[in-house]
Amino acid sequence: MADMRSDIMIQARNLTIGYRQGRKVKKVHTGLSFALRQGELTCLLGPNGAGKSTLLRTLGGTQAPLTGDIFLEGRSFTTYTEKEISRKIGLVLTDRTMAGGLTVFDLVSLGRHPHTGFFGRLQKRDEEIVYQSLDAVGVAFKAGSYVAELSDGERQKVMIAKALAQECPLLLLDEPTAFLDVVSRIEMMDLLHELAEKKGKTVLLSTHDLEQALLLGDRLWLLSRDKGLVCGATEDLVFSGEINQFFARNEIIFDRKNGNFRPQKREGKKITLKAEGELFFWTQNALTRNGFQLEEQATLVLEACSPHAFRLWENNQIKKTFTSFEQLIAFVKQKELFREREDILPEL
Ligand SMILES: Nc1ncnc2c1ncn2[C@@H]1O[C@H](COP(=O)(O)OP(=O)(O)OP(=O)(O)O)[C@@H](O)[C@H]1O
Repeated sequence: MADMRSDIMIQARNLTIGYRQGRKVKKVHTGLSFALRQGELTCLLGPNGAGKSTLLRTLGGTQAPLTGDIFLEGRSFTTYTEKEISRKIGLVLTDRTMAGGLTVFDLVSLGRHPHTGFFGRLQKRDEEIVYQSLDAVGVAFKAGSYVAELSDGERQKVMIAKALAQECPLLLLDEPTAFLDVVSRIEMMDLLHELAEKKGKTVLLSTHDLEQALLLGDRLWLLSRDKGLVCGATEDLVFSGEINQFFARNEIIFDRKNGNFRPQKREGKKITLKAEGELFFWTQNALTRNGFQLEEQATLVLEACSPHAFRLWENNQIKKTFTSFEQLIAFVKQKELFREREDILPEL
């Protein structure tokens, strides 16, 4: 039975998703249970082939589940008409659009059809919404261009604008930031989070961008072939160790303090780093990249006072000073010397 909690937008219990190929059935996942709440941005993460697109298409109603039912606002999916679904769910998939011959404005206008009817004329209000949607994703200046003439990133933004113009309470997006440049990626995630937070929309998107997901995802869904679906509030998954287990490989570890992954160098020269805040972060970055391992009480101590003042101590004596990261890195790059003569520092 569906959970009747009013803030649950979409819910499934014991869902099997996959493909029917003639008589054969290819199950991608079985026993999936989850709920998406209103006003939250959920990020779906998982390796290639994990089943993210399959799950999004199933939730979007373009692919039927193999078994199990989905409840949309407490009502079984199977009782909805196509038109009703198009008013509830804005679905943005990664498939290349076939709409190359349409202008951007016309394509985004299609997003209004659930409200106007397919042959329905756009009213002034609809046109405003189309422009607002284009503006929200930063491509209003392309309104008159043909879709075929857009760059990959511009086309992606336009497809998202179409879903925004649809004005649905639930947005499902398959890798919406895949083609976007760094700044656009952050802007897009921020926009989607704002839609959830300020307009109460429910947003589920798949992404390979863990950094953005950790920053802006209220909830993470970790999907893998062997473990199925693990759901939780982002920070809970960080502290439970799920994030680490999910992504970590032998030589890659999740650095909980900084929220990122880094290669783990096991046999590095040990060094104690004395620094504060961002200086600590970036000095650590330079040291670990160059094969050092940070330790509390090493004989070698690097004191970072500013990005222009570093002191390297050994046995309580200053051995070397540096006035830039470049100098520091040039020195520590001689790690072969460090290794061969464990007790002696190289002279520059
Ligand atoms: N049309 C299809 N028919 C049969 N199997 C398919 C079809 N589409 C995808 N699959 C299979 O379903 C599995 C999950 O694919 P899916 O595209 O959902 O993964 P994904 O997590 O979105 O991957 P990616 O990160 O690479 O986009 C894969 O094994 C894939 O081969």
